Amino acid sequence: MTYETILTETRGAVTLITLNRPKSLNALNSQVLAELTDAFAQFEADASQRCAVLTGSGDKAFAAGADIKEMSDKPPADFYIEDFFSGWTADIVKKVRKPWIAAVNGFALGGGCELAMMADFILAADTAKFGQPEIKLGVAPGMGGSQRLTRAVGKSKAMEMCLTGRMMDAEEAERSGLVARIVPLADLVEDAMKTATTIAAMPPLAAMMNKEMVNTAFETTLDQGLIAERRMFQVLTATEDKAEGMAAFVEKRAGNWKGR
Ligand SMILES: CCCCCCCCCCCCC/C=C/C(=O)SCCNC(=O)CCNC(=O)[C@H](O)C(C)(C)COP(=O)(O)OP(=O)(O)OC[C@H]1O[C@@H](n2cnc3c(N)ncnc32)[C@H](O)[C@@H]1OP(=O)(O)O
Repeated sequence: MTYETILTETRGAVTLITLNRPKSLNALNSQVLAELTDAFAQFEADASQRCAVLTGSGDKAFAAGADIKEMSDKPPADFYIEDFFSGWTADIVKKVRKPWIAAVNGFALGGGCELAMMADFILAADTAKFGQPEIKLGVAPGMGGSQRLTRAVGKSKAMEMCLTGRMMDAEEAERSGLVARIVPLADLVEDAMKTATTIAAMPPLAAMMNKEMVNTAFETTLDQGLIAERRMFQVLTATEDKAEGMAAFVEKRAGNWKGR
């Protein structure tokens, strides 16, 4: 599939998706949303693909936010009538059950930070900068920024960032728990692809369920999460991959996963 605003390629069981609007620092417009949604749907439907990486073209930006020029022209009522931005959560966060990584190669601002936070985890270039500067435009995050950032880094830091519009660099982002690891920019995509390849080699059912469980912790109470986790573990013990995984350990060999 060829797109205009994103690039896609597969390397073994890993899909690499690159936001590709370098002239506007990979700003997210309606076309990006449509093409990204389609690319993730293709990834989800392709049984040969087990993990994905999303990054930005160029060395300056992952995505510098929603496309301000497109937003400034849009009739206000249309945002509500069309329930604008709902597609991001419905089509990307909820429908993509396989693991995917955001490799943040530069500015991740506004919708760009929100998109990165939809990933299962973030690997940040040492040059990356994160922020929710929407207040400076007279608006606010609209794609989960105030919710996911607060859960990731805590109320005080999230509140300061949303109210001042300031950015935080990769060091602060890692220190605050927003990103899993910092990688030199030059090595970012290769590190992300290597990490994704490791995940792609894991039992696929267990990978999806581990993803679901960590997300459950992000979205519910401890008590409900512990029950859900216990049930998920019990379900996994009935799978062929559990039998294969434990046999492979005992026989000192690699597992041959069936995904069942
Ligand atoms: C109708 C909406 C359609 C959207 C559909 C999908 C939307 C998905 C996301 C929805 C999220 C919901 C709510 C979120 C809202 C936002 O994200 S609001 C935007 C938040 N981001 C910002 O405020 C950052 C804006 N950019 C900057 O502050 C600076 O560009 C920079 C990142 C600090 C870099 O500065 P500098 O190095 O000086 O480069 P510039 O010259 O400023 O930029 C280079 C060119 O890129 C263009 N550009 C940069 N950011 C955007 C942007 N967000 N939208 C559109 N274009 C952008 C910039 O205009 C330059 O282009 P030219 O002027 O043509 O050279």
